[in-house]
Amino acid sequence: MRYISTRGQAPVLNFEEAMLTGLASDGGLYVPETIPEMSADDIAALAGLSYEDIAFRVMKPFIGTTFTDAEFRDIIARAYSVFGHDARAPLVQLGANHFLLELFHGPTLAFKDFAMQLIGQLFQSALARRGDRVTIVGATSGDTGSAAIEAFKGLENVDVFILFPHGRVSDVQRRQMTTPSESNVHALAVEGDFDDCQAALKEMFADAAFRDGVKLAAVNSINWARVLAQVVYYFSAAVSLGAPHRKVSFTVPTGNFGDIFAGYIAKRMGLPIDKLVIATNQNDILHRTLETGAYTKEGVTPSISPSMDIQVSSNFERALFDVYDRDGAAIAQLMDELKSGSFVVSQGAHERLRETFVSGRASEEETSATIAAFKDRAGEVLCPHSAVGVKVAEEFLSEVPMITLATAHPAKFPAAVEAACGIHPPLPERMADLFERDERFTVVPNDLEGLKTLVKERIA
Ligand SMILES: Cc1ncc(COP(=O)(O)O)c(C=O)c1O
Ligand SMILES: N[C@@H](CCOP(=O)(O)O)C(=O)O
Repeated sequence: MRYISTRGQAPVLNFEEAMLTGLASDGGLYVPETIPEMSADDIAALAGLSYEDIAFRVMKPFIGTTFTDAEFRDIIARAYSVFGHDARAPLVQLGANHFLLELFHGPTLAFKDFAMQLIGQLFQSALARRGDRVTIVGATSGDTGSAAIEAFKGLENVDVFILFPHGRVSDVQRRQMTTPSESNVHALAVEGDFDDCQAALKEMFADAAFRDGVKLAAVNSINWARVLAQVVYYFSAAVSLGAPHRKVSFTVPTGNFGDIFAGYIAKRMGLPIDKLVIATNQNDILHRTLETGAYTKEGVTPSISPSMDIQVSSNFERALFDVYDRDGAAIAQLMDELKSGSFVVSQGAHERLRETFVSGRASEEETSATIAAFKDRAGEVLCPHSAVGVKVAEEFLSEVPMITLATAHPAKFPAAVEAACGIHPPLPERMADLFERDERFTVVPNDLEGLKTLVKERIA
């Protein structure tokens, strides 16, 4: 399996190289050259298998010969052994034909653990074999950072720097990032928003001397391996509701577009997905783009679903690449225009986007009302991100089963949840002392050169 850049100018890589490289040298994102397909029989054969077995069968064609079957099975087993639910990603029924896919049973209580625990193991195996080390820099609006720190803390051949927007993540999210004491963990509170953090990360990759000097690696969903790991739960959920014999739809609370892009890949692989619904909060750039064809930045407004407070939605580039018939030059041109604040997708590309995705938006009031309503109606305490998904999903309910992704545990956002429904969701026992642990982080200005200097000094 070969991986190509969405901007067409970077070297073609194999899986291991694409994983360790992260962002392509032309600023694009790596995608598989071809998407492997699973037949209806292949999909039917997943019924009744463990999450780990489904993960092996779904991901194996993308990995090529990077790991032997035994190594890859072992990596998957280690990754998911730390999850707090035997099913890993259980489905619960919310209402007639509406299901919730609980993706928050991993160690940091968000869907990020599915991919991060896996790539932690993949990195370890690949780096040990190469006798190499890397410096991971990640940008987070709260959940990627804690999941990355959990997966990479204490590893000898990795330093992990996490840039998070100062004052714009929940207290639980911040403490998950700032209380680990391992010396290879560096939590940096940037005076800016998530888009500033992600832009700094991409600029670091664009500086070849810095990138090569520190052996920069990415664990955001710009890394293809992140997206790949997230494809698996679309299969496990759909099969448990009758796929391939029955279609299902998914609604995905969306920010950086990694999670829903994983659903799109599942569909391209042959999973019978009817609708893929993009659910945004008030930072609704993706919903507006689907409606109008114009991708226009308007600045981020902090919300009660802070992990989705994003305007520059990184993985949307991967979707654009496909609807522009994989024309790297056209994508490079759009991304260049975005530097001035907006671009307009061509009519053909817009139509193709609308054939693949539908979208909706939940206001702050609607999000809170949804948390309150579902606590009463279904006895399910939703986190605000999942509530955005549930609210939007309700607009698209039909005779086809709808699966809404519950992307985080409500205990990560207790203030918003309590304000909405009166319940203060407790943290699981294993992190009950989170608020007694010492915090360790550095507040840094939103200044690229300063950040690069800090990274170099810390790893020296
Ligand atoms: C809890 C939660 N929900 C939803 C999202 C949005 O996911 P994505 O960025 O893959 O679109 C995020 C951030 O990624 C998140 O942390
Ligand atoms: N919501 C995310 C933002 C980064 O997304 P990623 O999937 O690209 O890592 C977060 O929690 O950090």
